[in-house]
Amino acid sequence: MQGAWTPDQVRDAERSVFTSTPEPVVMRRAAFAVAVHGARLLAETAGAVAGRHVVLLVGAGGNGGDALWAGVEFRRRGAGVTALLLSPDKAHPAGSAALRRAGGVLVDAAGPGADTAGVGAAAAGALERADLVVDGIVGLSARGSLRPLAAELVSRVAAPVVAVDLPSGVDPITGAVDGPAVDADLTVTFGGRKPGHVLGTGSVRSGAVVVAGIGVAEHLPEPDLFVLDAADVGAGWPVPRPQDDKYSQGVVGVAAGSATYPGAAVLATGSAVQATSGMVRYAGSAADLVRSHWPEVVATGSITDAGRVQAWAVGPGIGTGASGREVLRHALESGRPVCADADSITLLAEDPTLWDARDPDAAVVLTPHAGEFQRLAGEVGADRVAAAREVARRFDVVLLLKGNTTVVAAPDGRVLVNPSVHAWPATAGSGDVLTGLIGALLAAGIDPWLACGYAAHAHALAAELAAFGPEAGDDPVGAPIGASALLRSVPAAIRALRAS
Ligand SMILES: NC(=O)C1=CN([C@@H]2O[C@H](COP(=O)(O)OP(=O)(O)OC[C@H]3O[C@@H](n4cnc5c(N)ncnc54)[C@H](O)[C@@H]3O)[C@@H](O)[C@H]2O)[C@@H](O)CC1
Ligand SMILES: Nc1ncnc2c1ncn2[C@@H]1O[C@H](COP(=O)(O)OP(=O)(O)O)[C@@H](O)[C@H]1O
Ligand SMILES: [K+]
Repeated sequence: MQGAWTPDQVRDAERSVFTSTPEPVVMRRAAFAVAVHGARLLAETAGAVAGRHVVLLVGAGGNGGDALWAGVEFRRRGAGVTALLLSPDKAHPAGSAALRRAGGVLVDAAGPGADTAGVGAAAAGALERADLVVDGIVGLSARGSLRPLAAELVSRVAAPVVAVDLPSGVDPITGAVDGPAVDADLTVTFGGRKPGHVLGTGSVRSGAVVVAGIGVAEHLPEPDLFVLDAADVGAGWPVPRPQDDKYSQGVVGVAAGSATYPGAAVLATGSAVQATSGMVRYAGSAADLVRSHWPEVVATGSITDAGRVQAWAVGPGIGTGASGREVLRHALESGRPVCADADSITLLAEDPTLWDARDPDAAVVLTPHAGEFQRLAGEVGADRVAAAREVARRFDVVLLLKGNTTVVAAPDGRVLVNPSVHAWPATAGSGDVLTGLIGALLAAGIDPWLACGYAAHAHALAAELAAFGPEAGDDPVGAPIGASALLRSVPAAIRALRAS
């Protein structure tokens, strides 16, 4: 499990470092790492470093300072270096002087000979001839969308890019992109990942993220934002032990589907069947259809005679009327962990007295998409982590917020994010598959916060395998999948996770 730290946490750690190591030394370490990894990228893409042309985009702060010092390192390796200064009077003085001494060319990005977009002739020409661009416009202290000159330069970049710390234009805290932003092949960050690397579009804009040690990591606090590796998920996924039987591995109850939405029952039970190897019970009006698709499911018509379970997954397709309400109430009263999805969330939003049925000792997981979240607690807003964290605290639940990046907040404030690289899971019924996975993991006794993280990870991988697998051909963009195809890929996803 990897941590991610907010800019404030990083700045605090940097201040501690500076008590023993002078700031310029720390900056030189950061710049050296940028140059080492940037040179590797340049050698891969342009065949060599010496004789190639590196362009630095240099902002007014420490991020620009890193870029300038990285430019010095590129000069040492024989590359030509042109630094485009966005604010020439504020460019890092020591870095600027060092680059000049090393034979780099420093130009005012805005002139002379500015074109209609405000870009100087020398800057425009340098960008056209670039073999590699080092993005040092802005890092930890970025605020809002890029200013016009920065935005214009970024939109003209055609060469491979190494971003210093964060791709400029990506919000460091939310990962949101509002306007032009750097699309990095590689981001070299320092001490630890930032939320901007793992959330929203930021995870895609960062490219490959390299965390360089510059002495900061040792001073960072315990993180409260995490990303699971495939290996974490594989290692944590329940596997039957020799002494296990079908009951000891945990029985999950699925209450989903109705005469109007029978598919939700088939998808949610199917995914529970494939997630773990214990036993799946089903309760609801789609029992016959469930049996015909999944004969191993023990299905009954009513939740009141479903039998014993270790966790409930409740909600997809149960409707928001009186019968759905009673199903949810029964699950909440059971004293077992409950994954409440879809109609369950709407029911809780419409009638908060349903919370009274909850056994306070049993975990509740809510899995809203943005619309369901809004019913429950208002607009998600740009800061999805803060929104999920606040609602998890308020309702004392694990809250899984669906979307391209899945955010899982625990009531104690810990947050897991599952960055997604593609959007194929955005298909009707795919949420039902997720509900089944979470329910099965809860029944197996996995910590609810981790269960959500594991399930989101496996779900995204299953969608990827379905969209890019043999059935879909070799198309690099993938092919559309339905939730049934996603469901069929769940066992392969679990196998791949366990192998990693
Ligand atoms: N604090 C330190 O000593 C260290 C900092 N390091 C580097 O320094 C960076 C942080 O430096 P700073 O705190 O000076 O800040 P930044 O360099 O991230 O940004 C500050 C500058 O960017 C401008 N800016 C902010 N938002 C902008 C926008 N939307 N469009 C255009 N310009 C914008 C601001 O006006 C300000 O001049 C880190 O990201 C890292 O790259 C590293 O050298 C490691 C050590
Ligand atoms: N743009 C997207 N990129 C990646 N995953 C997405 C995207 N939009 C939705 N998802 C995922 O797809 C699933 C959709 O769930 P949900 O909205 O409940 O759909 P349904 O109710 O049709 O089953 C969730 O796991 C969600 O995180
Ligand atoms: K940057």
